[in-house]
Amino acid sequence: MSETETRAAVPAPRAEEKPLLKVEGLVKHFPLKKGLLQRQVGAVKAVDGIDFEVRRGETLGVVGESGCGKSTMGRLITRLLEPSGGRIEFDGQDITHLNTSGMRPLRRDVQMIFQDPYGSLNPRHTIGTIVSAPFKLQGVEPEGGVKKEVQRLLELVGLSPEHYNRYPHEFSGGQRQRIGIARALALKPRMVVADEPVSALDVSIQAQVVNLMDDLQDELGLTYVIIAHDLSVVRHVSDRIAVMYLGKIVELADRDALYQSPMHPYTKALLSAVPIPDPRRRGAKSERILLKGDVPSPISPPSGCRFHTRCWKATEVCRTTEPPLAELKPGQRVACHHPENFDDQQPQDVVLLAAAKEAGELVPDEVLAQSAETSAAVAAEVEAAAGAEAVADAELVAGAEAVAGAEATEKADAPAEGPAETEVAKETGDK
Ligand SMILES: Nc1ncnc2c1ncn2[C@@H]1O[C@H](COP(=O)(O)OP(=O)(O)OP(=O)(O)O)[C@@H](O)[C@H]1O
Repeated sequence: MSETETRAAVPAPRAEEKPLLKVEGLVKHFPLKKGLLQRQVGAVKAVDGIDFEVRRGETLGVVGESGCGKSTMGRLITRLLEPSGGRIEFDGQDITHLNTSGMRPLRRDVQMIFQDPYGSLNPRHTIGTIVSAPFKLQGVEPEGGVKKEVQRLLELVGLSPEHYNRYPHEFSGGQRQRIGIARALALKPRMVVADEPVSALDVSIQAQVVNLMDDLQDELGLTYVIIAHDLSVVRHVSDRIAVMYLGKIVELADRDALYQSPMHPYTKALLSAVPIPDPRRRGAKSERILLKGDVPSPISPPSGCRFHTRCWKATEVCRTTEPPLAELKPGQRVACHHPENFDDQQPQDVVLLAAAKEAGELVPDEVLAQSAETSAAVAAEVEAAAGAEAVADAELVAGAEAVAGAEATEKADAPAEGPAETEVAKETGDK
């Protein structure tokens, strides 16, 4: 299907209620400075042009591997960080560059729950002091007084009001996260951004905290943005899920659509990494895709589609042209030239890149042969190779034709990895 045809297939936007949060072209580049004069020598492109909306009362899950910019995105939309570009609108108001006083009312409406329940609570303060801090900061006097309200909040999150005078060290990780939640809810926010809220907790406790957040959402009509590094946590609570890769959103879809028919190969790889309790999808267990290597450095992300250096479907167009985040199915947006479960967007471009050849080796033959979910491009390769069991071979053969040239360009193109990241951390000392 041509690009024009693809666009034509996209239905007109539905006339829905205005979103609570609207993000357009959001960018955060952390400058990379060197030497005595601290000259800027580059930038960490942590968030590099993302668009999404958060609807009222929904939970938007944001997933992606470590370093892909999720936390930075969370801190941008809560305006704990100043964006380098783009626009953030909260309830119709442009909050992109609001100053401290302009932000004051927003601080009540938007709260954040942090990952580390140990580090985020001041060990020298009592629980009462911690949970009542937002009232003091905002100069708010709740009905019945601060102490009574804090005790109500403690009860709301499943703790005892008697915990008021205790200290954080007297609590378990799960209880501390409940305290963090109570603090976040103190000012009756409308939106809560939770950055890996349960990943520091034991698995048995994770479910309790997730359920608590779910119950509180129903009770208080909250809107959530929940950030997680894999899909196992967000799958149970999200209405929609945004998948991030190297500072970009690569897929954004309703939860069920994303689980049942992921369209971006990266989403598929993330999904294949989580155990599947759903018996209907148990057969899909064999589709385990192991992504090779780490996420490339956000200082010099790969050209074209940023995922092309790790994608088993990558062709020349992926290296040269960045795919737009297009709504290929109603409510499902994906940035991929060769999406899964949909018509290939660049069917003429079939010669695999060298990187794809390597990644392809990790996908078992029988998966490609049996799976009705593989893309039209791979299916064409299968037919050409005359035999389902030869799928991987066919890929290798097709790839081999172009390997000599492509490999050379690939390598020249490959971004600096690991060490560059370490350098950034040292440079900024901020993470
Ligand atoms: N203050 C900063 N200065 C410089 N670089 C930063 C800063 N904060 C984040 N980064 C870099 O931006 C990139 C994205 O980081 P971010 O924490 O947003 O990713 P993440 O997906 O949330 O990862 P994690 O799950 O590990 O926190 C990383 O390369 C990180 O090193």
